[in-house]
Amino acid sequence: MEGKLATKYSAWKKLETLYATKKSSLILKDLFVEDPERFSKHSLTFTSPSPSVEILLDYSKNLIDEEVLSALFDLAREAQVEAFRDDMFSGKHINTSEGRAVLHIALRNPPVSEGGWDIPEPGAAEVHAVLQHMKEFSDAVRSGAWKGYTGKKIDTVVNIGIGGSDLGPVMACEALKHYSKRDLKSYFVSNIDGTDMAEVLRACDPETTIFIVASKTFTTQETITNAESAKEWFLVTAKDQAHVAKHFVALSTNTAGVTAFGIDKDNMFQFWDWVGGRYSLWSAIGLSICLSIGFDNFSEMLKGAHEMDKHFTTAKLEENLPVVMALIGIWYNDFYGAQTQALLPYDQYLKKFADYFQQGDMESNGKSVTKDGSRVDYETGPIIWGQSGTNGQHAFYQLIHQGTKLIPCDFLAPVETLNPISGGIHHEILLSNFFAQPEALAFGKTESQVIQEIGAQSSNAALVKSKIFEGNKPTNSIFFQKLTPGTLGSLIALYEHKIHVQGAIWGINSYDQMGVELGKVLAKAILKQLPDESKVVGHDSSVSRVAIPFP
Ligand SMILES: O=P(O)(O)OC[C@H]1O[C@H](O)[C@@H](O)[C@@H](O)[C@@H]1O
Repeated sequence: MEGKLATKYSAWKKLETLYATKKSSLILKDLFVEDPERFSKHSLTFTSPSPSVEILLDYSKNLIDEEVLSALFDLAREAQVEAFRDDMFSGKHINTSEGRAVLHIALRNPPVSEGGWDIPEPGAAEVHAVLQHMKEFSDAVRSGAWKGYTGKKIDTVVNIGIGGSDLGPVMACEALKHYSKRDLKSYFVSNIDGTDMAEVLRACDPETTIFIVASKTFTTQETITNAESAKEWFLVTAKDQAHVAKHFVALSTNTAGVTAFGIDKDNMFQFWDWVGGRYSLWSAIGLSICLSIGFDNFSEMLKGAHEMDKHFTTAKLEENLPVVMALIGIWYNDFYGAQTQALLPYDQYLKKFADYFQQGDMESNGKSVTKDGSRVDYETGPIIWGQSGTNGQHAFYQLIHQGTKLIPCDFLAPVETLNPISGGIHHEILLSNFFAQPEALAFGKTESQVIQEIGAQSSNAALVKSKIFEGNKPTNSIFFQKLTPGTLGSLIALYEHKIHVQGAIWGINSYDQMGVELGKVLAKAILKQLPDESKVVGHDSSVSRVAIPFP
């Protein structure tokens, strides 16, 4: 129910009781012995024939039994997760604080004539026209038909954007590098730190570089400043303002802002206010992805996401991958008190996946009031972090295995590698680690196993203790056939919908981001004062003093 405190649901109370009474008996080692069918009961498969996608979600290594699961599904029903999902898909303005629809799903929706949903929101009908514009532009640049101001073909693309106008393209271009046009280099500049832009410009030739200025609002200080600097750098060589048209394009909802910047309306790719920044890689914001992998591959990514949308809207709760992942996440977040959630892809191409969902999840569900303004009396969004395997194993896994914190982990891996070098041995080793880690986390190593292993040294009691792995650490394993554009689309949509379901149960607005505003306003006020130290006034004593560090 919209805005209701989750603690008011009777299923929530039941879950509190289950946690209190069952915690000590939810031991993975025992649960697997007691039920030889545990894997088949607690795994789900998502398949799509076109594009071809197969994703297996193995959630058997979680601290759950049938009773806990059933209470979690009751919670989803009581919170009317299905109705809230349908509200999103039908264009209801579920982003209540901003009075907006939430329709990133419309960006990957095929035309109604091809079985797509009929979405009445203004702009939804233009989605395919913008996609066509993206196709024409990316085809022209990739084929060399689009020439720079001196007649040379383009060999470098620089995306200038931040947050949702950067992280999605960065992640997807990295994830789909295998499908990229290798002689078209992609760079991303996001940070206001001039180093970011300066280092990228060192690698660029003004005659052969295109700058994509990506900003939903076209008011973001970092992006506009970076774009102005790029234009200044370009004009040092190009001289004539008229040449800007061949080298700068904009992705935005703000036509007036774009034209004021000096970018022609014809070089603008439109999207709409019902596309949240962190859900915008499906929109014109994906232009850099499109340029890198080509429009057909970009379309496959959209189709893969649409297939997951269909699954989310049609599969019953118990068989619905995003719903299951969301509920299990709530079990740890709100009952076990887990603060974080690690995303651990055993696929180098997915090395930015956790960074991407740091914004996706934390900006969406990092809220502490419900939609009707009540302060929540439970935990909301988890802290998302992680990096690609096996690198993480040599960095932070120690803490996951033997530290004091409970860290639920999602392991992701492809069955097939795109790079079967050295006879496939790398992939075998990678996968052996992908399987070994959840096993080690779940079942650990007992004291008697340690004693047996270290023999004579076992008289050293402290050494024995230090080598014990308590186990019972929960994981999901997500195994997909191969990292294709379609599979990436499905995986991203899977996590998007997980976030949606959790936000619905917590009663919060997952689609605004008021928490990013205050710092921006204060920075602008300080910026005005900074050039003159005597004007740095009206702040706390540390800001006033530190703002002039070297008098
Ligand atoms: O695309 P824009 O408008 O430049 O916004 C960039 C980012 O700004 C803020 O940090 C937030 O609003 C993010 O959600 C957004 O992605």
